[in-house]
Amino acid sequence: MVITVPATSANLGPGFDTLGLALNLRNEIEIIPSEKQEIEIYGENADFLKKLPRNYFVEIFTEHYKYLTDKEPKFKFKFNNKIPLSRGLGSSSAVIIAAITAAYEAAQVPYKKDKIINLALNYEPHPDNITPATLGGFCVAKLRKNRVYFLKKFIPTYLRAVIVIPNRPISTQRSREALKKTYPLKDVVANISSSSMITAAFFSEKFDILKYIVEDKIHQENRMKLVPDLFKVREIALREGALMSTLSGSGSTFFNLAYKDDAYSIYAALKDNFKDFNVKILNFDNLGVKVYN
Ligand SMILES: Nc1ncnc2c1ncn2[C@@H]1O[C@H](COP(=O)(O)OP(=O)(O)OP(=O)(O)O)[C@@H](O)[C@H]1O
Ligand SMILES: N[C@@H](CCO)C(=O)O
Repeated sequence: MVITVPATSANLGPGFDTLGLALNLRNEIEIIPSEKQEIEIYGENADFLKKLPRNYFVEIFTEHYKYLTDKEPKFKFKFNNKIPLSRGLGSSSAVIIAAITAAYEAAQVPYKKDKIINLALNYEPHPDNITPATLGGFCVAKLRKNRVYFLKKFIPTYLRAVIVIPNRPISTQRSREALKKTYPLKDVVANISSSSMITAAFFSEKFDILKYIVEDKIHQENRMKLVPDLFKVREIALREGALMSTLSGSGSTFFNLAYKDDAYSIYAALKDNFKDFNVKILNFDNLGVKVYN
């Protein structure tokens, strides 16, 4: 069995813990029945992951597989990771969603994707990465009484993501702990109106308005100070025609939304100005976690 799961860009600026979308940059996990458990890891951060005392995917997979079958799992796991860790591209969410999905598939227990999302809450208490990682597309998700309510919209193929991945990690957990506990009413209203407009723009496919309305008063500026070059990334991307330019999740990646025809000039300007950052043009993903038997 092979499971693949997309990277995700959460928050989209003002949509803190609420808005997120999926990118066509996937981790792939092959799971083969085997008397002896084996783990092979290739791709992004492979050396770091191999040295960890436990593998997060195998840990979550085992927990759910044993619950569903009352048996010890006997599998070989082969990871081919394309999503970098601690760069705000939803690496840990991708692992959580893929591991729970794989456990249900291996146990041959029927499931719906919303069950996977709600089970994932036990590992990640905000729904803005786990929802698009499961469903794909642009997602708006609300957590209420420990249940996720969500809506998904297909992202049109005439859009592209131009992402800038600095060579500096930002831990989601640590950067969340650094956020202010209270905000002035005017800042709260700025975020509500901005994230509502982003949601409406994606659902109505009226993307031009994004150039004028995206602002965040809750988390971005503080997090961007950890990688000051990001202020210049945003300035250059918007100058070159990006529709919106926001921190991806908790960072350090910056997410730029563009029309397909504008993507290359934005990419070239960013590549030219940030030679030691990884700049990529990506399609969007509209499928989420996928299983191939
Ligand atoms: N592909 C993976 N395979 C195994 N374990 C992983 C993988 N990605 C993440 N993890 C585990 O999750 C931990 C947290 O990962 P990471 O720092 O990427 O999470 P994050 O900061 O929540 O997310 P993001 O990647 O969006 O910044 C890692 O230290 C590792 O233990
Ligand atoms: N909403 C989360 C997203 C993390 O990818 C945060 O900003 O901490």
